[in-house]
Amino acid sequence: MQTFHPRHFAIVPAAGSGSRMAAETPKQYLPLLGRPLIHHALAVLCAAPEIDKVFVVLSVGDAEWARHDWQDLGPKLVPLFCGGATRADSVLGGLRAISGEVAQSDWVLVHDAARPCLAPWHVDRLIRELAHDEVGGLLAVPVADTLKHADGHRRVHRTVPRDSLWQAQTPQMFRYVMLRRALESAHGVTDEASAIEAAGLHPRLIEGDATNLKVTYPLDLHLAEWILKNRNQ
Ligand SMILES: Nc1ccn([C@@H]2O[C@H](COP(=O)(O)OP(=O)(O)OP(=O)(O)O)[C@@H](O)[C@H]2O)c(=O)n1
Ligand SMILES: C[C@](O)(CO)[C@H](O)COP(=O)(O)O
Repeated sequence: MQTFHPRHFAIVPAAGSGSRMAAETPKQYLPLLGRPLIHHALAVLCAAPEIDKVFVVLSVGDAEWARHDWQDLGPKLVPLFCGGATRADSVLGGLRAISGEVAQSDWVLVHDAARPCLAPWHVDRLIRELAHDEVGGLLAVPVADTLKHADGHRRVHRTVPRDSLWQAQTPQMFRYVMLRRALESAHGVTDEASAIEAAGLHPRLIEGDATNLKVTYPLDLHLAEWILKNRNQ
């Protein structure tokens, strides 16, 4: 009997404006250790032996991509100029654009361009632990701080029990057809897992670590630089 092995593809949404970063350039292109920020995660995804291709979703009018040299990342890297108004729109645009290249049951790993400290072991672990999962899942870390729910006057309304609470990271890995259908039906979701949840399914949480941070505010850029510098020593 012939066995069928699903392939793995990465989609990297990179069509955001980085409004909270308040820089002149969208944060995915800000310099980080001599490279555009997005280059770091793309390098890890392109080097992952399990991943066949890495699709970067850019905004339709992106003029910055062409100003940089991506050749060192090799032939797996494919830019798609089909970003949308929200992160979910950008991911869905990417999924639609690659429909001719992927099988319905292939895995898609969606990773934020804004998470430059992705490490090879994050990708390995996610792919290995989800290989036989029926739904798929995401990297995440258990919440470490005590959580407060605020009232309208920024006073503590109550303390939220943190047991069972996790912070979602990326990559988030689901089968192509399941993810596309879920995103086509979901509204207002901020990650892929939420779309899958809205479809009544339960993504698996794969424990990552805090180094895989999302660069959102200016301080995060310094933290990312520190992490990458110290990791490579
Ligand atoms: N319309 C959008 C919005 C966001 N993203 C991408 O989604 C990832 C996570 O989003 P976030 O950190 O919120 O990025 P921005 O939307 O750029 O930032 P901000 O919310 O501060 O404007 C980023 O890689 C961003 O480029 C996208 O592809 N398309
Ligand atoms: C997908 C995500 O990285 C999970 O933490 C995050 O939600 C994306 O950032 P956004 O600010 O919600 O767009």
